[in-house]
Amino acid sequence: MSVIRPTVRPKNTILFKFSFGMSVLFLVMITATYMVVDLVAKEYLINKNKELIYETGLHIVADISLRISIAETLARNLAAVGETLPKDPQLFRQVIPQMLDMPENQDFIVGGGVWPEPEQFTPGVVLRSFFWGRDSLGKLQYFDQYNDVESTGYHNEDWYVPGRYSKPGECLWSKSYMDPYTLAPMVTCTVAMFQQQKFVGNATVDVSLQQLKSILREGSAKLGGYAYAVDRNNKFLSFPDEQLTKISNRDNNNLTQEYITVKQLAEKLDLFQPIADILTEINKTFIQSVADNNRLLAEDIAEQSKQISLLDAQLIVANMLLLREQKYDRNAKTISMISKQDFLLGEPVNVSVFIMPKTLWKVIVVTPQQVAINSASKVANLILILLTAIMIIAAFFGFIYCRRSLIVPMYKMVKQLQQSVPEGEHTHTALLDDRRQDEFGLLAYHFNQAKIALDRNNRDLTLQINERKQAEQQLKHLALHDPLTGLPNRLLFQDRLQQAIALAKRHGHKFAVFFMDLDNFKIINDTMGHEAGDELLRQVALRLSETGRETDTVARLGGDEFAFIINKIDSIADAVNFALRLNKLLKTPIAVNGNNINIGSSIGVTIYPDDADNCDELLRNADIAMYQAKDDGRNTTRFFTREMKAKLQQNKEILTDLAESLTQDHFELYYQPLFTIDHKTLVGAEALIRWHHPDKGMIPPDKFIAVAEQSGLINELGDWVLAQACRDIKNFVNAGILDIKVAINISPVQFKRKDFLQQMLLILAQHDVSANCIELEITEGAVMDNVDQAIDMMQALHDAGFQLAMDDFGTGYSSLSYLKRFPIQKVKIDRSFISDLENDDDNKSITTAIIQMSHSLGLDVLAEGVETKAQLQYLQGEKCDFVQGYYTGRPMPASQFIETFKRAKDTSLAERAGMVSSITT
Ligand SMILES: Nc1nc2c(ncn2[C@@H]2O[C@@H]3COP(=O)(O)O[C@H]4[C@@H](O)[C@H](n5cnc6c(=O)[nH]c(N)nc65)O[C@@H]4COP(=O)(O)O[C@H]3[C@H]2O)c(=O)[nH]1
Repeated sequence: MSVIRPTVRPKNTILFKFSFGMSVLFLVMITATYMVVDLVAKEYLINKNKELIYETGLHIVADISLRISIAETLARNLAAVGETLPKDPQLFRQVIPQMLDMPENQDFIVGGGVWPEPEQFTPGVVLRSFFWGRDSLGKLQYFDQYNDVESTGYHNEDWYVPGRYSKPGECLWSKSYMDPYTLAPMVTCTVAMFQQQKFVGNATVDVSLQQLKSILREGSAKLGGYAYAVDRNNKFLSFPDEQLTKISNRDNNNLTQEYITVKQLAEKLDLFQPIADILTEINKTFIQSVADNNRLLAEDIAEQSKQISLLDAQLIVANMLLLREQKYDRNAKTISMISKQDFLLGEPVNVSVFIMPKTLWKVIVVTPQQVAINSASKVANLILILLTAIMIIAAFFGFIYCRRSLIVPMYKMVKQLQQSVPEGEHTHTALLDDRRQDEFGLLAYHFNQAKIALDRNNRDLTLQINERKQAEQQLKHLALHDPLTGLPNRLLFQDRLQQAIALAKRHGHKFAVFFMDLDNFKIINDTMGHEAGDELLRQVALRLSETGRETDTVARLGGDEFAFIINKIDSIADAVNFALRLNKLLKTPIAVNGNNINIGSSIGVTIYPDDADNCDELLRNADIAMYQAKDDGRNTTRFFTREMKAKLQQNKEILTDLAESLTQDHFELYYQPLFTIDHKTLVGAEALIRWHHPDKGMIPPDKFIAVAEQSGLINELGDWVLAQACRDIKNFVNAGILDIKVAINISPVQFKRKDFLQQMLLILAQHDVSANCIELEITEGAVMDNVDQAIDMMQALHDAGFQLAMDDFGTGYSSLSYLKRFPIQKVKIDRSFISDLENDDDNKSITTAIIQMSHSLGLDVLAEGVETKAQLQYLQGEKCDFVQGYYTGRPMPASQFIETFKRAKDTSLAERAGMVSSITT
């Protein structure tokens, strides 16, 4: 069986599925990663950015606070100097500048000094301050202008007045202002001086805001935005675009610039309003925290300095209280908001406000939102790219690994299987290399085990199948062959016949069908036993099968019937030759159980297409021809002729007429007298049937008995004969013909009837005739089929009162052993032995032998067909008991028989014989 090796379609391969799965997994992972990074990481990064803003803001605040602390410390030190140093101006002028002039702080400590209360330093002198400020070169210069009698002095300055209300060590920070000398923005830290708990003036330190701007710029630069600061009053301390946040003042012909408040900027720029609102709100919160009793303090402060508004004063008080109560958070407070559009950057921004605890300054850090998002996106994209790269690399190595560890071993297995399993072969060995120490090794091991087990099963199965096939073949053989001889049986023969017809039709040739029946097989079978019969049949079959050609068919159709198909004969002569061969073949004796048996055969032959062109007809024709051979004396061959068929047809017609005649009473019984051998005493009469055919006239029994037997009509005919014989016997008796037995011919068909005896007795009873009046003539053929059964039947008949005679003795088996067993009383020698008795020594010998043999068995002997005196004399000489024949009396109608023999009582037998011979049938 050739099997097309299956191939795996590319899309069905594990490699494809794995790759596809990996790709899907890869896409899912990328998408998941993207979502995670976008949603979580981005959020995280934005928060981180906020933290960065916060830290940056704190850093700025811390940076500023450091400087503020330095300034505050310096201011406290100055206050301490003012409180403690002897009031020697020279001393003050030496110490103070030295304290202020610290090189590391000179960039932001731009001035400072001590400012006593009126007459506190020098009695009678109101204005007595010691103040140094840096010139354009950064050098500290002493400024005495505040002490000019014509000047407004310093005691009402906004940076001075709150000091009066502060406590020792407290540092108050002024709002921003423009230094009239340097024209730079600055703020002042004021620490009050006390002596014996009495306020005696302030010490101040001026801090330049110039540096604040750079601190804020540097601090915010890395965030991509900007930062600025406002003082306690929300007045700008710095701003990247100073043009926006400064106003110019003309003071003493000097053009000075000053920062504006957030409120003022918001008035100019709507976009700034939200930030201004927040800052204003913060201050409001501070102001609201000032208790009512302290509001008076604020009013006092506001009253004392025209530069301080009530609002300023309230904030100053709030600041003071926060410092005192230490309510403030040491760290900067933070407020964050988002502005949809920043007026400077022109895009959405995060605004973070840091409130400096000591000064209530606010540092505002503005960062573009996009920067945070961009940086988050950048990081997210980076993560994404990295992860993608990792996944691609992982997928690549996964693919390589999968290929190496799964696909390659798998294909190796497939290759091993392809190479090691030749189609249709069972190797009973392992197919796969199972030395691998992994699952493939395990799989290969179990596959091999399963394969070996499968092979074993296959082998068993193959054996079983072969056995079954053999059994099937045997069955088929049995179905189509004769078990005894091994020859084809009727079924196969018919099949072969069909084939022969088809072949002959196609090629236009002739063939012959032979039908052979062994002669006298039954006798051999019965006398020698069935086993011998079987052996004989086997031997015959063997001989027959060696006769024909290979293309010919010899079959046993049943019993002792054989048939041949002789394929392709060129002429009838071929068939004749074959028939001769067959006859010759069986002429050689066959050895069975040490006996050499001569068996003849009757053969019928028919030719295709001359005689028939179909299976049934051919067989029937051969059968007819065979019967013809049998009829013609057996051990001969007959070719089918149309006449045979016509005869058959005739027989059919006879049969039809017979049936009709039975109803029409067209039959009659003739009686032939039977005498003692001395021809003196009438001992019986043989009833011989006659058919008066309405059209054909008288038909002798030879013409219709056989047909009646073949059809089974003989039973009815036999019943009629007995019934008629009974009627005639009564007439015989009535006519005074007593003490004779009427002999009736019993056909083998009748004899084999199971109810034969009952039927006979019934008819006798119906006619009130005793069985003693009847002699039944039975032929050897009737009893030889089943001798034992026949003997039983004969015994029963004899017991019932019938006399039994063996008819036609000598023509059939003529076996002494049988005669001995048969419960018969008489043997009738067939007339064929009598007819030429005078001239034929053989017949003489046979006749003598039969007479002697029968006598030795205690049987009477009757000779049939005695036609001459010589024959009678011979028989008399041989002590034959009875005689029947034309010489002693021909068959005659019953009426004539009565007529003849009623008178015969008085006449001699010799006279009667002469009278009888004149009456012919
Ligand atoms: N040539 C010649 N023939 C003689 C002579 N003497 C007698 N025959 C004839 O020989 C036959 C004797 O009868 P079968 O051998 O039983 O032979 C009988 C018998 O076997 C059968 N048969 C006749 N009647 C019946 C019947 O009622 N039932 C049955 N089953 N068979 C019958 O038909 C056969 C022929 O009967 P038939 O034609 O009546 O022929 C008779 C008879 O006419 C003779 O000297 N010379």
